[in-house]
Amino acid sequence: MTLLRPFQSGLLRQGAVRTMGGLGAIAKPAARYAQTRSFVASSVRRDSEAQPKESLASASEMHDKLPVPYGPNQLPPFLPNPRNGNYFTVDNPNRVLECIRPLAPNHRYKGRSFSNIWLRDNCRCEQCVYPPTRQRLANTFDIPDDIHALRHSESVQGVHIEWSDGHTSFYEWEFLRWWMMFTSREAYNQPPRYLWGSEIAQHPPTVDYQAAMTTEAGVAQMTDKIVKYGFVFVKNVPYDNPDYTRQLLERIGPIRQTHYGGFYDFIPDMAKADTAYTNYAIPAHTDTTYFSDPAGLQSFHLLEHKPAPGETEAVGGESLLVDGFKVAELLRNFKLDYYYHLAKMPVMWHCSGNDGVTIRPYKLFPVIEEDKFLRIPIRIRWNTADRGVLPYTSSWRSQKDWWRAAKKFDELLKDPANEYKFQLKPGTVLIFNNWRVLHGRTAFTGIRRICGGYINFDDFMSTWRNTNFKQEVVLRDVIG
Ligand SMILES: C[N+](C)(C)CCCC[C@H](N)C(=O)O
Ligand SMILES: O=C(O)CCC(=O)C(=O)O
Repeated sequence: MTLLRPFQSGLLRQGAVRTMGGLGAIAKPAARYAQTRSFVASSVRRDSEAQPKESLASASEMHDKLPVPYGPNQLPPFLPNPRNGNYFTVDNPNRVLECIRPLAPNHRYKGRSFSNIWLRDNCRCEQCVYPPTRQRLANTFDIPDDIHALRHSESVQGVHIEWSDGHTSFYEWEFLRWWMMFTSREAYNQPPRYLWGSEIAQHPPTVDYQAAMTTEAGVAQMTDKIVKYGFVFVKNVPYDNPDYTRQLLERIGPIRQTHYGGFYDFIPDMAKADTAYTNYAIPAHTDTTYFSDPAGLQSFHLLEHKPAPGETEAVGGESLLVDGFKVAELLRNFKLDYYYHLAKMPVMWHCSGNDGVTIRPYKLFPVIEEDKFLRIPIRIRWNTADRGVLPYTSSWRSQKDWWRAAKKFDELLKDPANEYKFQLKPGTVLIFNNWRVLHGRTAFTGIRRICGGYINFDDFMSTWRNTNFKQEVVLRDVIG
């Protein structure tokens, strides 16, 4: 079990941000990230050491034993506490030099300056931001070009500034400190991920239907397991009526409409021009690779698998899941070039089988899309059936390089050590992150009826945030 926990981690308990033994140097991003990962890793070891000595807990058991939930936007461990010796100065009318100097006054990191316009535009007072909707009321473009601070004062909570346009603003230290160090919130709010291979079969992440339908904690757990493992099984779902499945999915977010409809309920009858509507085997793939914004979540609830008329048996249709992030990491470890061929080469994807429907994304997308700062995969696109023509780049070498890398990726996807095979059963709904987890099935006989739906990734992540974290933390993550 690879525990890949980037910057933000549940091990930095809520409100107990630990610095890294005084102050780590404010290093370059990559080094900072490596430094932080080592910090987090050591924390992981520390916490696991704190756990009673047991056999290696399975993913889901480990999940349940992990400390209190992490909070997105939890301040990085190496930032000093703003309540000790930090100060803010206005150095000249053209710039507000904000100095949250580390505790060591001679530390080489001397703070950062923000432009007055940026700071004034980010005023969050009730005149500038309408509280009921959190939308900006102030007109950014009314801010005078020569806006500057006339006076300012510090408090334990933050800094008050009187502006030359007569407006007064207040900025919390947390806000200033974060934007002193970072260029974005999301770069540091990648939730932790537990990469898995076939061993996940021992303890696949599961939640109970009743809890998911009746409590916010149930939705929190359901979405949190999808965030961490890329999928979850919801047990004990009634299957006499597909509507129970639809209602379960709508606990996470609205079901996405596509050319397949909204909530889908399908059998192998070629109702739509896609191999899913046949009884053919389908290798591991992600769905809707041809959308600029592929479906975020996908779900399957097998309602029935019965012999076709005149037949006596209904066999096959075994399901398959593969952790695309795990395989991307294996590819990178195998040959870094291969990883980057799949992360760099733009690829065409299409959906063209249905009359009047010819879908392609607004631009070509690579197989592996990664976060530019953290250098971790954010989305996998992989469907060899729906891949279009590789762009013909000037160097023929890149064509063959991409093909070699893709062939190795395909081999890794099909390595039994990376495959989780299981039989879908009525009463258990599978919900998975289609940006990470690939799915497939073996061929089958008979009539196999499955229902489910797609959910947009952003709707899913909104529900995950709002059911797992306090509102002020979520708001800081999104608008802070
Ligand atoms: C049946 N259901 C609606 C789930 C999808 C069927 C088609 C899926 C296909 N691999 C694609 O990506 O378009
Ligand atoms: O029938 C299945 O188990 C999966 C079908 C499939 O791959 C899909 O709908 O995308």
